[in-house]
Amino acid sequence: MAGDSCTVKVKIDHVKKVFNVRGNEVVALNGVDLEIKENEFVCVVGPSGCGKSTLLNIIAGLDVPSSGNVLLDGNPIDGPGTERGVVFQQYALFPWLTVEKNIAFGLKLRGMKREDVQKETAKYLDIVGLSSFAKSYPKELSGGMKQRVAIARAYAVNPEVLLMDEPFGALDAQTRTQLQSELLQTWEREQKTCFFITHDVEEAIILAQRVVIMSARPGRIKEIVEVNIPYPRTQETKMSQEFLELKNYIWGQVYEEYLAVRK
Ligand SMILES: Nc1ncnc2c1ncn2[C@@H]1O[C@H](COP(=O)(O)OP(=O)(O)OP(=O)(O)O)[C@@H](O)[C@H]1O
Repeated sequence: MAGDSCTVKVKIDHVKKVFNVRGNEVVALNGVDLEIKENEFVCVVGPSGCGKSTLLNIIAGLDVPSSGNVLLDGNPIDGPGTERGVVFQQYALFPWLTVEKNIAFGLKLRGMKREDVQKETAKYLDIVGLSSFAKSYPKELSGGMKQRVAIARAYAVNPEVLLMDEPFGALDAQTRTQLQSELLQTWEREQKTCFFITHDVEEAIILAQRVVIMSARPGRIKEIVEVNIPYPRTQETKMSQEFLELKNYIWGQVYEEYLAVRK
């Protein structure tokens, strides 16, 4: 099954990140160590401002650590790369391009042949259930549909690592549940390493093999909780004793950090 590999895909080694904000130092991350295995699904939870997005941006190569290293397949990350796909909460689609052209964009950049671009675009439109909206523009879509396009676009370039920053945060509960299950199906089928940030503890447990709990700023890893609930996980999974116990435990840990921020 996906995520059972022992190979380390992403190694985060003593990462510290300090921002300079109008002459003041803000330590966003301090001493973060984490190994993410190949094809593993890891979710990250923690109070607002604990450095989750900063960590994701560093793995994406959109930001650099002040000290420490992040390695991908043993090599230092020195910028964005096609082996990493990023999905943000705000869909970040090109408003002037149709749905199919948004998905095709990255494929064309890679120099893929026209027929292959069309084939791959059609395949991912189908996976996210938007084939009949291929010619629509983003402004004509609902939030959930836009996020489906963003996911299809990230998948289409076939990245080895998917970095997702609260991708379903702005969606209604039903669409969120639907997209979670589509994401899990695609993850099981296509074998990718997933690093997924969420504020929703239920979402973290339904998706992840391990949930990383971060402490209040300066962000550190407070605890890593294994989720040994077999896949496929469904709505019924959320009623199981194991799920509820994990939910209570993780929620309590995050709440403790939330209180620490407010002190
Ligand atoms: N570009 C930046 N310049 C200055 N400070 C920044 C920058 N990006 C993040 N920070 C600061 O770093 C800290 C961590 O921010 P980050 O966005 O990583 O947290 P987060 O855990 O993702 O928060 P949230 O859950 O609210 O999205 C915050 O104090 C934030 O103000």
